[in-house]
Amino acid sequence: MTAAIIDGKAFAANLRGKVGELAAAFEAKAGRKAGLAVVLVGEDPASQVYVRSKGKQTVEAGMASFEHRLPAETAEADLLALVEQLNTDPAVDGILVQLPLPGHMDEQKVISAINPDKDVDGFHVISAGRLAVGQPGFVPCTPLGCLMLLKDRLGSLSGLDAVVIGRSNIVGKPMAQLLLAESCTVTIAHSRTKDLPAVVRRADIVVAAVGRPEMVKADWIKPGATVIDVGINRVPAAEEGKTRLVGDVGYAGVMEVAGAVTPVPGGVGPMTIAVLLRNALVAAYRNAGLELAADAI
Ligand SMILES: Nc1nc2c(c(=O)[nH]1)N[C@@H](CN(C=O)c1ccc(C(=O)N[C@@H](CCC(=O)O)C(=O)O)cc1)CN2
Repeated sequence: MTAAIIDGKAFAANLRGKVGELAAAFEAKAGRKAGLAVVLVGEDPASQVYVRSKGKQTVEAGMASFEHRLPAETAEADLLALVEQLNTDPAVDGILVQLPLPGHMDEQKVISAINPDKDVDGFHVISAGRLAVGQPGFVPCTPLGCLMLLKDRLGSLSGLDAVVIGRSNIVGKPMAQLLLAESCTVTIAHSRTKDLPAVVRRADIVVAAVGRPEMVKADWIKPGATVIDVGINRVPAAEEGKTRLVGDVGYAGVMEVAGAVTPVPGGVGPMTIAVLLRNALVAAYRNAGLELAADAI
């Protein structure tokens, strides 16, 4: 059996289209564009690419993009002052500080400085708490994107066994909370999990978010399972001096066993920015006191 390929790139394009329609409706009602501010500190090459894409896609969706680029040696206090300025700017509905931050900065302190009503990354401890208890708030973009792909593929997830490999605050933990809220039986596996292959083999849904190239093997997968690969690992390519992207899942082998798999690139990655735009739009409606139907997007 060859698994179906879950086309995250196409799903993300469709989601961005819906955001665009609702952004136009927002502008007509509010008399201003929904606004997203993105802050980049330093020159990390991958972060520069992501931030550029975020700005471009924000504008393409009909929203206002406010980009702030600060040098790597910026003092933490200056970054906190910028966040505070964005917190009080009525044109800014969502604030995102691109991670990772330079080593001299305390990421948690910076995230905590963002007004939770503008926390479109969903990384603030208040957003995490709201997700944990099922209150409306912002959910981190990558796990929410994974959930959208899963629901599109499987419909109801109720009663399914889900294994999330990885326990980070930005993917593993929120992913587990989202799956629990869909009534899955959820296991969070990690580097200390005993007999990881046996744990993963029980799963109807596998979400791999460990950052280890091609760690999940074909014989770990229950036949027909749905496999979501969050990993984005750059490894040496066959051609001297070149690199290629691989996920946390051994794609070719897993394709022979699973029911459906997200590719890397073109799976979860594009969903991250599409969901960010979705969150920014939801923030705009909330901040303007405008109604947005729960199932609108
Ligand atoms: N503040 C945040 N920082 C970071 C986040 C985040 O959600 N918020 N996530 C990642 C990086 N990221 C967005 O910021 C991101 C990662 C990957 C992609 C993507 O589209 N990937 C492509 C491949 C791109 C490539 O060729 O390198 C894919 O998988 O198809 C988009 C956004 C860390 N920081």
